[in-house]
Amino acid sequence: MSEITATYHTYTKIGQGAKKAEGIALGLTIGSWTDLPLLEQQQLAKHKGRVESVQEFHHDVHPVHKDQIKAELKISYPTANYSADLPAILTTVFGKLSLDGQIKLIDLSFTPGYLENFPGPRFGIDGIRSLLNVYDRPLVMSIFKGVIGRDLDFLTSQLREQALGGVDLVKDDEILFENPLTPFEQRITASKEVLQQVYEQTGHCTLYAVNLTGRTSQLRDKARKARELGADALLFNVHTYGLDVLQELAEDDEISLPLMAHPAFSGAFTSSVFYGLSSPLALGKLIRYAGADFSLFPSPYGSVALEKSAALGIGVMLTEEAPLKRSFPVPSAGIHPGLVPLLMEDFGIDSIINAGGGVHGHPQGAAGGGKAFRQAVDAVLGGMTLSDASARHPELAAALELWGTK
Ligand SMILES: CSCCC(=O)C(=O)COP(=O)(O)O
Ligand SMILES: [Mg+2]
Repeated sequence: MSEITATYHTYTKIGQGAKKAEGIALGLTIGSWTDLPLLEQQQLAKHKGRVESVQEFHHDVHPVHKDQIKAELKISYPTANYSADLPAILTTVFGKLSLDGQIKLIDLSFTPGYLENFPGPRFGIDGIRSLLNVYDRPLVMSIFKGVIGRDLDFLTSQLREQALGGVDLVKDDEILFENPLTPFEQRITASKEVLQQVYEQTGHCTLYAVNLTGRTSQLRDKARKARELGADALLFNVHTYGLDVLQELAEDDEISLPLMAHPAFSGAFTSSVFYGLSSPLALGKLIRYAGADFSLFPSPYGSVALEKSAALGIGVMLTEEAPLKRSFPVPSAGIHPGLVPLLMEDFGIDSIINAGGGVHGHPQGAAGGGKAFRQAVDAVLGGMTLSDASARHPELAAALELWGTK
C-alpha cells in the first residue's frame, strides 16, 4: 500500500505518546474505529493511518508543563485517502491537527515513485548555472532597496550599479508590488536594456528576478507576459499564496522561467518550537517539490537569524539526492561580505550569497558592495583569509572595516 509518512514532535505525559499517536492516526483518516461493526472495520482498514513509531525523550521536559516530555511520532497515511496534490496532502497530515497548537510537523517522507506527482525545479542549480555560465563558485545576488515611491530612472540606475559590482542576480524586494511608478512590465523591459548595456560594457551577465504579485487569478497571465517580454526570473511570495500556486507556475510550459521563493510570512507558521511546520520542511523540501529553483531563508547569522541546525537542514532538503532537480539555497537577511566564509562553510559552493543592505550600504556604493562580495568569495575559494585578501582589494577592505567578520 502506498503511503506518506509524517514525523511530528509533541509533548506528552510519560508513557502517553503511543495513545496520542493512535488518536491522530485514526482521527485524520477514518475517525472512529472500534465502535464500527467488523465488516465496516475491514472495509475501512486500507484507509486507516498507521503508527510507525513513537519515541519519548524523557530528559526533554516541557519548559512550562513539567509533567510532559517531548515525543516524536511517525504516522503513515495511505495515499488512497487523498488526491496527489499538496493541499490535499497537507490537509490530511496536518489540517485539523495543526490547530492543536501543541504539535509540530517536522517532516514528510514520500516513496520515490510518489515524487512523480511533483514538478521539482524546472531549471535547478545546474540549469541556473548554465544560464549564467558560472560553475565553480557560489553565486552572488543583490536586492533592490528603497525603490518604493521611486521612478523607473531610479530603479534602473540602482540596477546598473548593482550589476557593475559583478553580482550574478538582482532581485526585487518582496515588498515591491504593482505600482504606477515602476509597473511590472516596464521593470522587465527597462531592466533588460540596462543589463544588456552592462554586459556589453563588462562581459558580465546579471539576471533580474521581478516580483510576481497581484491576485492569484492574474498570476498565470502575468507570468506568461513576463516570459514574452524576456524576463529572466520571477520572485514569488509563495507563503502568502500557497505552495500549490507555486506548483501551478512551475508546471506551466508557457511560463518556463526560473522561480525564486521568498520566505515572507513563513515565520508565522515555522517560528514556534511547539506548533507549525519545521523550517527544513516548509522552506526546503516543500518549496523544492513545488518547483522553486531558489529558496530564500534566514541565514544563521544576519538580522533575522534562524537557528543554525534549521538553516543547515533547509540547505540539505534543497540539495540532497532525490529524483527531483536541486534548488539553490539562498541564506539571507543582514548578510555582509565578512559573513561569506561562514556561509560558504555552511552551504558550500552550490548556494547563493544574497544581500541588500550589505551591497547598498557599502561606502563605495552598490558597485563597491558587489565587488566586495565577489572578492570575499574568491578569497575563500583561494584559501585566503578575508583580512589577507583585503590588502589587495580596497572594496573588501572597506566592507570589513564597516561590518567586521561576524
Ligand atoms: C530572509 S529575507 C530574504 C532576503 C530579503 O528579501 C531582504 O530584503 C534582505 O535584505 P538585507 O538588507 O537584510 O540583506
Ligand atoms: Mg526583502
